[in-house]
Amino acid sequence: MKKVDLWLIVPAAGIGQRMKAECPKQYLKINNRFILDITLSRLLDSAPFKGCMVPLNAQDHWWPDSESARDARVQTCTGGSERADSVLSALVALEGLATEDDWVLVHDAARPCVHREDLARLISMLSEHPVGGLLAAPVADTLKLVEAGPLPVVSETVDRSQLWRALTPQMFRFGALKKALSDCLEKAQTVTDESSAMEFSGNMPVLVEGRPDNLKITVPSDLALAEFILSRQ
Ligand SMILES: Nc1ccn([C@@H]2O[C@H](COP(=O)(O)OP(=O)(O)OP(=O)(O)O)[C@@H](O)[C@H]2O)c(=O)n1
Ligand SMILES: C[C@](O)(CO)[C@H](O)COP(=O)(O)O
Repeated sequence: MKKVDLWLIVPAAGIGQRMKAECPKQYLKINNRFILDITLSRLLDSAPFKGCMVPLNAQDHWWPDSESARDARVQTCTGGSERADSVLSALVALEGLATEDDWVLVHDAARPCVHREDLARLISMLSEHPVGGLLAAPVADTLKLVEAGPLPVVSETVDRSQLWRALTPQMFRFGALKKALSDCLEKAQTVTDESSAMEFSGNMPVLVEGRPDNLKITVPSDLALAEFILSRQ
């Protein structure tokens, strides 16, 4: 297989407000390991990345106690106020190291259940693609459009036949992704993932079907679910 030049960015500068925990959720523990360490080790042990950049919150004082702080493959930078700002900070930190055409995989620190087979499929399916893409899963629930009010009510049921949930990693070329994110942030265009920045730049990223158990730990009940998923892998 042709050699693929890959970099990894794992945004870990969030504060986990929805988790309502005593620390940012990436520093909660499963089997006595930081979630961030589980995520980083699963990715770094699954593919030959040229390097890994982890944007951290400027107030982060947990990092020095992580396993990853002692991993020579991992560098850190300071993240920003939104996820997109953190990812852009990491891209800027990789300037001079990554070439314009190198691939960058961006994966949420809060998704420790990512499966090595999904990662391998994403890389093999996209490594020759002109744009790149992302892991995603078809929506399995009936979706309702809400009308806000004292009690949220259904305004309509949405056709889900062409709706997928975006997961991570998301995989794009270094130069194209840095420009797309910079352009969006300059235009104050809200983007919640790398794909939407690439879409605003006129691209159509590829959707690579991934396991639906690639859970993003977001609310308190997700922690036990993630622990169960990891125990089964
Ligand atoms: N300014 C930010 C916000 C989020 N993230 C990271 O992006 C990932 C997905 O974001 P999310 O699940 O929203 O995490 P939080 O922003 O921490 O959660 P919340 O919205 O509940 O505060 C997480 O790994 C988080 O650490 C980041 O690097 N920089
Ligand atoms: C990137 C992402 O995980 C794809 O679904 C999602 O957009 C992150 O959103 P969040 O609000 O930052 O958790």
